[in-house]
Amino acid sequence: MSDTLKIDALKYHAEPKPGKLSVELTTPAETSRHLSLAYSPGVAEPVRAIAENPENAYKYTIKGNLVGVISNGSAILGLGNLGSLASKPVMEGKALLFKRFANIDAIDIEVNSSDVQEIVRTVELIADTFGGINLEDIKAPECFEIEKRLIEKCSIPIFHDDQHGTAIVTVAGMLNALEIQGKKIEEAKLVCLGAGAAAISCARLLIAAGMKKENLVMIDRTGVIFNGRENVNQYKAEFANDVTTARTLEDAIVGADAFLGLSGPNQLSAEMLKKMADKPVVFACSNPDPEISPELAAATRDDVIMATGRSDYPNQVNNVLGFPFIFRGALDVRATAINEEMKLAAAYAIRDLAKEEILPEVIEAYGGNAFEYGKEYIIPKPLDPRLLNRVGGAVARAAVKTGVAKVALPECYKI
Ligand SMILES: NC(=O)C1=CN([C@@H]2O[C@H](COP(=O)(O)OP(=O)(O)OC[C@H]3O[C@@H](n4cnc5c(N)ncnc54)[C@H](OP(=O)(O)O)[C@@H]3O)[C@@H](O)[C@H]2O)C=CC1
Ligand SMILES: CC(=O)C(=O)O
Ligand SMILES: [Mg+2]
Repeated sequence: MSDTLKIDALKYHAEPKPGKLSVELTTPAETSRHLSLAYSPGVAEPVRAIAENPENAYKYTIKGNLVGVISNGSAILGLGNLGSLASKPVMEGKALLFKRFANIDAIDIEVNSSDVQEIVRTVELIADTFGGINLEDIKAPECFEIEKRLIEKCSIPIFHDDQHGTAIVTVAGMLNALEIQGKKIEEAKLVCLGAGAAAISCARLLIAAGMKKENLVMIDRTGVIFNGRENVNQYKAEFANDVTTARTLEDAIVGADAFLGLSGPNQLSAEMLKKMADKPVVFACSNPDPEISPELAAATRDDVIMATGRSDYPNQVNNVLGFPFIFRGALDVRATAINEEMKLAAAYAIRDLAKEEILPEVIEAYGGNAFEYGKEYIIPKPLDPRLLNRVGGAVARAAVKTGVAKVALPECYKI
């Protein structure tokens, strides 16, 4: 990151007021009559209505459009375990994105604990406040257990964004990138660097979208994951590869069609990139610093499709393209969960939108130079206003179809 960007980023967070969010009123509070309605005595009426039927909370409170963005700061972007308070700018950032892209009110909650039981209990006790919960930047393997237990305990969508948001967007981008390179997902060989929250979920969804498990080699800090290796937890074991004899990234990358980085900065060297198959796909998704810089990748070979998690390069493969719109669809049908069908529907909606004509306002927002579906544009831009209805609609329809919606499909999503 340049020094100017660092300085500007601090200034952006400090001014005009510290942070990126505030609370606004939606009803008038100017007269004694207003106060009698908003507070005592009037407020007693919605209280009674909700006590009688909890579903009335959706009618009389903000619940149905409110998402809790919850983190313990144990895996903040690719910066590691820097604690709950340090995660606050990212969580406020997620709330900003929820509001900006999907008009969802979101509030960040930082939980100062690394204990699974304690985090589950904390979230469980406050879950009624929200229409949905977005878990964020909680490291593997704890994140898997936390999410699983909360799904069992809560009747609102619980969605660990680093797992599922990332997986949905990665599948969308990977399907398009492979297609542009003239490759099929069913035949593509992929090396996944990282075996944490994002990597495990991406691997699962890539397989659900057609990738062969035996064509996927997953690598953690120890090396390639295979059966019988030391230090392999149950989640990594799901992706143990016994076909490959490779034991390091350097070996595994030879002839690979695709690289998916969900690990940390500067792990893929130019030498390694040179050893990939013709027309490779490189998703270096670690934030803020990718596994290989786009500059180095472009200087190394000209047949590569390159994506990062960042906003300042082409092809941003980042869960920002997913979570606001996925929650929009889920909240609009009062879904009780975000299931596999909803995730795949979201991925396919994002994939398909990239192939449509690009709106002039999107071109304008990204500097004014026209672009089209191809190597430098494999996935829609987050500022594409069509994402809201396309992804939200796909998710809502899948929720209705799979029986997890509590209310009927809104007119705006009918096709
Ligand atoms: N673009 C996007 O939308 C997203 C990007 N990410 C990025 O993915 C990365 C991981 O995030 P997340 O899954 O949430 O974190 P986790 O802490 O759950 O997982 C991190 C994983 O990365 C592995 N890892 C770290 N350094 C290396 C290395 N040098 N070589 C091999 N493996 C390594 C760890 O290995 P081990 O298991 O051995 O410790 C672990 O498996 C971050 O950089 C994050 O920014 C995450 C979510 C979304
Ligand atoms: C984008 C994101 O969620 C991450 O890097 O953790
Ligand atoms: Mg994250």
